[in-house]
Amino acid sequence: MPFDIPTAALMGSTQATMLAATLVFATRGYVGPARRSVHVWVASLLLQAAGWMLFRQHAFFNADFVRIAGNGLLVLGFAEATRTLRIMCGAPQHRALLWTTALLTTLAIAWFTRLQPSYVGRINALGLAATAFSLQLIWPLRDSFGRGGSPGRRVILLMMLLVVASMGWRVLAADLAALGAGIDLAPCLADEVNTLVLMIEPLLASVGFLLLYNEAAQSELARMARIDPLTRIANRRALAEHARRMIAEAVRHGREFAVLLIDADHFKRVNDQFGHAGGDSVLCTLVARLQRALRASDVLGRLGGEEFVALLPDTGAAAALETAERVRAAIAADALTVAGQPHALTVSIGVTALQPGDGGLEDLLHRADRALYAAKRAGRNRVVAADGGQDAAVSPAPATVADDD
Ligand SMILES: Nc1nc2c(ncn2[C@@H]2O[C@H](COP(=O)(O)OP(=O)(O)OP(=O)(O)O)[C@@H](O)[C@H]2O)c(=O)[nH]1
Repeated sequence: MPFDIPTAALMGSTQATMLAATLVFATRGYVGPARRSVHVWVASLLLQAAGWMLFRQHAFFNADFVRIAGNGLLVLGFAEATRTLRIMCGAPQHRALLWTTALLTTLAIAWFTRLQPSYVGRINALGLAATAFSLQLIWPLRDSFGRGGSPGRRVILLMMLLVVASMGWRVLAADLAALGAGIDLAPCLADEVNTLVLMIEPLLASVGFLLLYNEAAQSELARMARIDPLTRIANRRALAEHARRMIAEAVRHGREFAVLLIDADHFKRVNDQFGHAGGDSVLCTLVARLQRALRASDVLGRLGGEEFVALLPDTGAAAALETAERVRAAIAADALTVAGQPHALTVSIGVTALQPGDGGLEDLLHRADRALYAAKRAGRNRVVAADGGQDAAVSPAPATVADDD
C-alpha cells in the first residue's frame, strides 16, 4: 500500500490534538510550575496539530502559504516542546535561542518557497532546525543510559536520536537526488520514514514528558517529606537518615561522632509576648544563627517545637562540648529583634558522643535528653555533657557542666 502523506498528516494532527486535550483534563489538579510546564507542552502539541492540519487541508489554501505556515507551525511547536523538555531535565530553557532558530527556519522556508523556490533548500532548512532542537536535548541527556539515567530521560533521548537519524537521511536523500524544484510531498522512502517519525514524535515525546514529570514530582515529594516546613531544615525523618549514614561511617572507619540536643529557653514566653507568628519568625532566626555557628559538614535538624539536633561527624566528646559552648555563646551574645523589639533568647544544650554500645541515634538522643534536662534544671543557658566530668573539664565555658546522674 503506498504511503499516503496527507492521511499521515491528518493522523498527526488528530493525535496531537487528542494528546493535548487528554493532558489538560488529566492534569487539572496540578498547581504552580508543574501546571505551567503542562500548559507549554499542550501549546507545543496544538502548534504541531495546526501545522499538520494545514498540510492535510492543503487543497483549500495557497500552496506557498501551506509550505511556509505549516512548516513554521511545526518548527515553533518543536521549539516549545524542546524548551519544556529542557526545563523538565533541569537544563536552562534557552528560550531566545530556540525561538530564534524557529524564526530563522521559517524565514529560510519562506525564502526557498517565494524568492528562490527549492525543495532541497526547504528540506535542508528543516533538517538543520530538527538537528539543532534535538541536540538541545541530546546534549543534556547524553549520559541517560548510564547510572544517572531514568526511563523518562531515555525515552526522550531515543526519540531525539530517531528524529536526527530520519531527518539526516531525508536531507541526504534530497541533496543526493538534487531535486531542485520538486514538490513537498514527494513519495521518496526517506520522506515517508521522516514524516512517520515526526508524526509519532508528539506521542512518544508526550510519554517521555509524563515520565519526566512523574519523576520530578516524586523527587519533590521525597524532598518535601524530609524538610521541616517552617525552618526548611532537616526534619526528624531526615535526621534519622543522616544519623544512620554518619554512625555507619564512624563505626566502619573508626571515626568519632557526636550529637547536640538544643532547646530554646522559655520559648513559651516568646509566643506569649509576640504571638505564634512572632514565635515562628524567632525559630527561623534561631535556625539561621545555629547554622552559622556550626560547620558546613554538620547537619542541623528540627525534632519538633523549639527543639533542634545537630549531628557532628568526625567529632569526639571534647570537641562536641566546645562546639556546644560556641553555639550557646553565639545565641546568647545578641538579642533577637522581634516585631521591632529586642528579645534576649538563650538555648540549653545536651551533648553526647558515640559510644561502643550505641545501637543508633535514639541511644544518643536518650543520653543527650538527660543532659539537656540537667541543663534546664541548672538554670538554662547551659551546656551539659552526658558523657561525664572528663568531657566537661575540656570546656572553658563557665556555663558548661557535666551530667553525672
Ligand atoms: N511559634 C511557635 N511556637 C511553637 C512551635 N512549636 C512549639 N512551640 C511553642 O514552644 C513552647 C514550648 O514551651 P515549653 O515546652 O513549656 O518550653 P519553654 O517555654 O521553652 O521552657 P523551657 O524549655 O523549660 O525553657 C510552647 O509554647 C509551644 O506552643 C512552633 O512551631 N511555632
